[in-house]
Amino acid sequence: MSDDDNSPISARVAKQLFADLKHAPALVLAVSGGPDSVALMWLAARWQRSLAHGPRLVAVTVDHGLRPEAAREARDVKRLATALELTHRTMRWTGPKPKTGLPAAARQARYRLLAQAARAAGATHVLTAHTRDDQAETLLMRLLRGSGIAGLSAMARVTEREGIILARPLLDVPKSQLVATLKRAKVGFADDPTNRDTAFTRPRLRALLPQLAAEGGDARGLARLAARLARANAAVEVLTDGAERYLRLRDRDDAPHGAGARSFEASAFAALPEEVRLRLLLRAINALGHEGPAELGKVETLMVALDQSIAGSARAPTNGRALLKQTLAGALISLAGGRIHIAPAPARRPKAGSRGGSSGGPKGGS
Ligand SMILES: Nc1ncnc2c1ncn2[C@@H]1O[C@H](COP(=O)(O)OP(=O)(O)OP(=O)(O)O)[C@@H](O)[C@H]1O
Repeated sequence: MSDDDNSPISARVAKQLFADLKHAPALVLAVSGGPDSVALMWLAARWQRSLAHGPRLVAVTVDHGLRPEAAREARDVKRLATALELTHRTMRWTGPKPKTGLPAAARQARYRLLAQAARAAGATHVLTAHTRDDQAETLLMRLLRGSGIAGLSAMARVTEREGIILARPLLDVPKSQLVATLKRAKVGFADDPTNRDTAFTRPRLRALLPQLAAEGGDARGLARLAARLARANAAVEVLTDGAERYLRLRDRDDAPHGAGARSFEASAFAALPEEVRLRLLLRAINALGHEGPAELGKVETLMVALDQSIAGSARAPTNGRALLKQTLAGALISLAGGRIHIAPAPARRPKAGSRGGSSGGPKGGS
């Protein structure tokens, strides 16, 4: 990547950015109409024209039904897509809109609709136009929330969602280069005022970035930190894989390993590093629970309770009695007979008439 952050992206550099995608049958380009994604569409179209047998490109715009201008912006994207000889499709979010957590709900709906469009088009990938600046903002947001290493790794270049690969080919590219690319190509784009709406966290943090850059913490440095943490995170994931295998091997054949449950020998589990223990619990709870991903802080609290109970059981015999039994994110975690068991939690009882329902904080521990 050029060190000049205001230079347009050359065809040669674009070829490198999209190199991994050239054998895909079709690609969906997620194009909102803003500068980043319009540049993605323009760059991808130029790249595809340079290939003898490149992937089919389908530009998709999601109209969230939240701003009156959105329909016109989608039509503008369609016009440009047509001029670039690309297919274009507008997907509409028609579901009910929540009063709180609107950006998260809109994002979830958007990815669902993009995956749907990809399946319909026979595309293996959805490409978004996340830039280095977006990466820096994501890191900052998560830093302020106190995320762990996994969260601070920010956005991955490639992830999978609902069987579709989500790729971010512009993740190392500064936004200023995309704007310069469009300027050189004389291509216009939409301005979304929500991006500056300080009612939302991300625009407030975005406004802080120039001050941080003046102190030496620019987007390049923040994105580099995210990449370094992603590297560390990948290493810890490999250690966790190893720990999972080690616990399974110790169990040989005599451990209760139903398909719908996981169980670890408590003393072997307790001897593992804290970060690995935490990830083992997170993996099991997320795989078996039915209430979405568990919050890191809650799993940390659970682990403290487990550690205390395991230490307690080593001091006094328990006669197979459950030392801990608690639900988290729709999973039931218990400690009994020297083993930690994780299984799907039983369905919640209706509120009326239910005493001491099954969800929430620690239930036992004594
Ligand atoms: N309405 C939309 N239609 C199609 N693609 C979109 C739309 N909005 C965003 N995108 C895609 O997602 C990318 C990121 O957009 P933006 O930064 O606004 O998302 P976000 O709300 O911060 O969520 P996230 O970063 O998690 O995707 C855009 O560059 C574009 O590729």
